[in-house]
Amino acid sequence: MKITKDLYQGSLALLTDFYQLTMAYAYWKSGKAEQEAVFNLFFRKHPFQGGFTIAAGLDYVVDYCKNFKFSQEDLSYLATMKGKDGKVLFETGFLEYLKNMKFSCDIDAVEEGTVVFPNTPLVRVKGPLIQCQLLETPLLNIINFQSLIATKAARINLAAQGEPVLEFGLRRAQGIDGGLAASRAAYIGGCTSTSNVMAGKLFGIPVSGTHAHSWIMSFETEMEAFEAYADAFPDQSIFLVDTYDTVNGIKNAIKVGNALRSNGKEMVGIRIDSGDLAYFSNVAREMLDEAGFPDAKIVASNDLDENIITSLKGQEASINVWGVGTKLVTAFDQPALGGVYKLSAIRDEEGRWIPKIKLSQQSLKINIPGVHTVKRFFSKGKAVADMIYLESQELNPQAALIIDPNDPTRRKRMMPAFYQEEILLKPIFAKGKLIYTLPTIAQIRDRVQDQLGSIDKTHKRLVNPHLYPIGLEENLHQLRMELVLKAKQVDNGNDAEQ
Ligand SMILES: Nc1ncnc2c1ncn2[C@@H]1O[C@H](COP(=O)(O)OP(=O)(O)OP(=O)(O)O)[C@@H](O)[C@H]1O
Ligand SMILES: O=P(O)(O)OC[C@H]1O[C@H](OP(=O)(O)OP(=O)(O)O)[C@H](O)[C@@H]1O
Ligand SMILES: O=C(O)c1cccnc1
Repeated sequence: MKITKDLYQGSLALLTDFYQLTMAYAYWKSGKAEQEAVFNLFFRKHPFQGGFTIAAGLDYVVDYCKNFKFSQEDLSYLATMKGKDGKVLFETGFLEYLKNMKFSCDIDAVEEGTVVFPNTPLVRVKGPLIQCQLLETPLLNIINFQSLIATKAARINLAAQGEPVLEFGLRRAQGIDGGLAASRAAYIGGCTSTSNVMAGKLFGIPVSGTHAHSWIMSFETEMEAFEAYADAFPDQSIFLVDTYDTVNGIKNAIKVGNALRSNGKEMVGIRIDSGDLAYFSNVAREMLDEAGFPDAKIVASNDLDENIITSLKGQEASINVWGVGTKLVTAFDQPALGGVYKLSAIRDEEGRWIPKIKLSQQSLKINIPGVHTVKRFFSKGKAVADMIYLESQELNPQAALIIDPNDPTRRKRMMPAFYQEEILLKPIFAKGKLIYTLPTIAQIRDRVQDQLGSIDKTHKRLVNPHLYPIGLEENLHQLRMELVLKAKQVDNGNDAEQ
């Protein structure tokens, strides 16, 4: 495998779970491939025990769907697959069907950078059952990871209280695309720049960095190393001061800073990468101020995350720039967002939508049936609640009642006259045609900040946040309850017969 040349071979159609393909074959074989269905992508719990999630990855989803096509190489590979009996697994008629398959779904999705809450659809796919099914794994792969990292980045940036956060994660990221997607999502979530040069090139993210201990160690003395760096980058020098002795390193940085100044240049600052970051940043601040460098930045790095940054802020550390790698790009304390993709309705032969329910021992896991969408209510510009409702439902214009899907005793009456509303699911594809203008990455990043500004600060608290109200419109709640009870009766009946 030559990763530089052979990795994707121009097609991602096989980047899926095997069972999607066996189901696709069986849908085709049983004549159900073209039956219309609706699937929803949602998650059940915020990551990091937080109070909000940032939706990210839609740009990748759009690209994936636009290019949703099995290549000749993909089909040739599928043709070699054998069943337990040693016979070919997929008939040639099916491979021919895949070859001619054209993406034709409707996709509605929340825009990238939107603040989202549990159980509300982030992406809704409506179209031929076989296509909806085949999209499950790639859509989850894309949205789960980028939303997770964008959320982590937003938390880290909230902790940094507006100070720049530089993303340094590539070396510890989850592989090659993990690293690229993480840099993209980290920037969306609020980071100022990435150290990942390829992400800079591919996504138009600002790239920045300092230098490593190896630079210092390659010289006889730290002083020589600083001087040589200043010579190479007289306008962009940030000196890493902790290779040998941090206080001495700060003294050397000041000396080189003075030399730069005598040439009409200014050092940008220093970086501290070990030891007590509160203590050394305060020592550095005092020394830099005394030496006449009050504007020199103090960059800190070393296994930082939102909790350590919050602690350092509490200790009044004099850090103005935060370099964050491993714990950001790996979402260290929660390495996956548990997004799921569930069938919620299927069209019968008469063209009626039949809502579908999946029972679970855990009521938390019972899905929301029907062709539904989600509306956000705002009061004085602040988001106050999200309502999931059946798209075909006539809503009571006076007052809509929303009911928590996990606890029906939690209810809230929305008086639309007093609120502004926004339907969060936006049309992205109609019958396979892209009808949405993709925003730039900078617009998505700005959107995250606007969105975070639209929710109450109690939901943004990093620890024990206040729960944002989301609920099912009462008719949808009713439908769900009826379907659950009906499905349970069927189950009981079956049990009784056994
Ligand atoms: N004042 C502080 N308050 C809270 N956490 C801190 C403080 N100073 C440093 N830390 C964090 O404590 C951890 C220290 O880790 P570690 O013991 O590996 O660092 P170190 O030994 O100083 O440096 P290294 O081993 O990387 O050279 C890091 O996660 C760092 O961000
Ligand atoms: O700590 P992170 O948040 O991942 O940030 C990136 C780290 O990468 C570099 O360290 P390096 O790879 O040289 O290893 P180190 O941890 O031993 O310093 C840098 O000096 C940071 O400490
Ligand atoms: O530019 C830096 O300082 C940097 C880049 C990657 C990892 N650690 C630090």
